[in-house]
Amino acid sequence: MAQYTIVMVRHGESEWNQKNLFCGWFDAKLSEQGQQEAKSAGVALKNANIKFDKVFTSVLLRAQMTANSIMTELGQKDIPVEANWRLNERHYGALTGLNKADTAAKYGNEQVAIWRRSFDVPPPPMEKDHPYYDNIVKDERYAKDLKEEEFPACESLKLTIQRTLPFWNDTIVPEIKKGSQILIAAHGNSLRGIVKHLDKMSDEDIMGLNLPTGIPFTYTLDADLNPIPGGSMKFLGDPETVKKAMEAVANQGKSK
Ligand SMILES: O=C(O)[C@@H](COP(=O)(O)O)OP(=O)(O)O
Repeated sequence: MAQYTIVMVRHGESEWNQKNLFCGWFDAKLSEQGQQEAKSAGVALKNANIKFDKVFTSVLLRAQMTANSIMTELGQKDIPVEANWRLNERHYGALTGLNKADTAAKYGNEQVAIWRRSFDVPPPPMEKDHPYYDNIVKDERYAKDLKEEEFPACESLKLTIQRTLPFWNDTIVPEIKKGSQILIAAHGNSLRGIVKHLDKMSDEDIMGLNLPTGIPFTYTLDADLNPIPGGSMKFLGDPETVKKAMEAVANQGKSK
């Protein structure tokens, strides 16, 4: 029976992750540490003898830089890369550009935890006078897919999944079933959506999952794309390092 191993990776630390700012659809670049993490992700994949036929990524630079760095390490700079807005990070609405710890100090840790991790409570919407509204909505890279009125103003994880899953089902799944070895280089929350779908996690259980930056993980799936026993989320990294990195992500939304 057919079995498929796919690899996913959240991009390396971005300049806005480093400053602890809500980023969403703002196009922050990788920080120096993030570039190093992306390189290490490539080395880990090389050491695991993994090669790819196709890469899926978002429209955002931090995910694309990570994919490029991995392909460079693997000596596979020429493989096809498909970038789609449906793999973008969730849209953080009015919170975009705010410091996460400062926002927690102002509104409380609990409110920020709801905005960051609840399944279906979106953050407040980004209005037209938001400092980053034009920067996002007037970005030419969206011109062929989204009219101004079609841009999200904010997204919960539920809404993020609603626009990510059609791309998973219509584009990524057929590629996997063709037998292509695929990499998805994307974001904390677009990947949490795919993981929730694959593992059939409840709305409550997904709240506790925080993905670390720059550490690839594999899923081994059966012919129906269900994880085989023991085939869910295996990080290519030392378990203690992964645990600490996940805790650090969870703590980003707590007041100092
Ligand atoms: O938008 C952001 O700030 C982070 C995720 O933030 P949290 O949901 O973890 O606060 O997205 P990413 O760095 O993966 O693109």
